Amino acid sequence: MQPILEIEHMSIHFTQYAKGTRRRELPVIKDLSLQIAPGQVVAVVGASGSGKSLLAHGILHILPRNSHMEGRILYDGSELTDKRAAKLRGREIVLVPQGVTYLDPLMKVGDQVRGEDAAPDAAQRARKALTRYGLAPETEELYPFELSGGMARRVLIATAVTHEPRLIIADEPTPGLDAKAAARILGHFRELAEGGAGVLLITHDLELALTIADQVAVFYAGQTIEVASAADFADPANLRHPFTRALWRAMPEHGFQPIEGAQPYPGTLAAGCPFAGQCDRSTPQCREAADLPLRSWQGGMVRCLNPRREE
Ligand SMILES: Nc1ncnc2c1ncn2[C@@H]1O[C@H](COP(=O)(O)OP(=O)(O)OP(=O)(O)O)[C@@H](O)[C@H]1O
Ligand code: NI
Repeated sequence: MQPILEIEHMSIHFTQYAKGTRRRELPVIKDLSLQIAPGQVVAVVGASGSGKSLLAHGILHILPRNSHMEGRILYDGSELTDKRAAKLRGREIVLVPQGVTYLDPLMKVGDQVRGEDAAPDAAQRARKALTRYGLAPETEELYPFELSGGMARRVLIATAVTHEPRLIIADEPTPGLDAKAAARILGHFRELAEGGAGVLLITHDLELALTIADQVAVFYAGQTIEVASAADFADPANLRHPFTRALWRAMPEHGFQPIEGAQPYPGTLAAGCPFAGQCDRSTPQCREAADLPLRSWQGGMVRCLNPRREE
């Protein structure tokens, strides 16, 4: 089947000016490839600062001005250019943004959810979307400052899904919601996928991701280090990268073992595998290896010199 979204070797860097005129390039995403088929939920899981939101903004072509993106993004088989992204954004391709500050503070909720939709049934559809997420019709008359955090989040999701999108990019869609509301929203993303949409679910929460994802792309320091099927997480022996196994062990149901050390900040990235400093399997070669490729390995993908099943 034709993927709805294909990302090939995406890299994103920021240009920063330090002390007067000294310029430096800060690489934040490196060689990222990812595919989503219609009907599929792909989760991107990674720690804070690993580049998840930038990936979302890169796909939508809404990156900040001081950034630069390389690589290719194909939507429905043809290149997603700036112009095409601008046309599809908010319609076929929607973002559920991470921050509720994306709501227009001067616009009533009803108008935000309707957007530029001029169809005769636009108001009715907006109301239906709000009701679906447990918001009363009166909410339409409120301004964003009158909403609680959880309500604002529901408004963002309602806004995104009112127009029958074909690709949904949800960036940490559930914080501030109780478990029941979060499950309902994820269930709805699943339904949209059953209806043929592609869903990219961005989250730091592996447990949450596994409740609806078909595939999980694990992010570390701006790179995909593993692509696994959700089913692989049933047994850590199926997982390919030491970081993915560490994430598995950090899940509450698997003993909550903390991952020692920290992910390197993009500005301090040295040569070698970025995870080498925290890896229980790293060798001197790992610290020197430059630009490890993401390669196929036992039914998934991995970026590691020494991927191995646990004995
Ligand atoms: N405008 C910017 N200028 C410079 N660096 C930036 C900018 N925006 C993000 N970064 C850097 O890019 C990296 C990735 O940021 P990003 O927001 O994508 O992380 P994330 O994975 O979404 O994190 P979180 O889980 O906290 O939302 C971070 O190290 C961040 O400091
Ligand atoms: Ni983010």
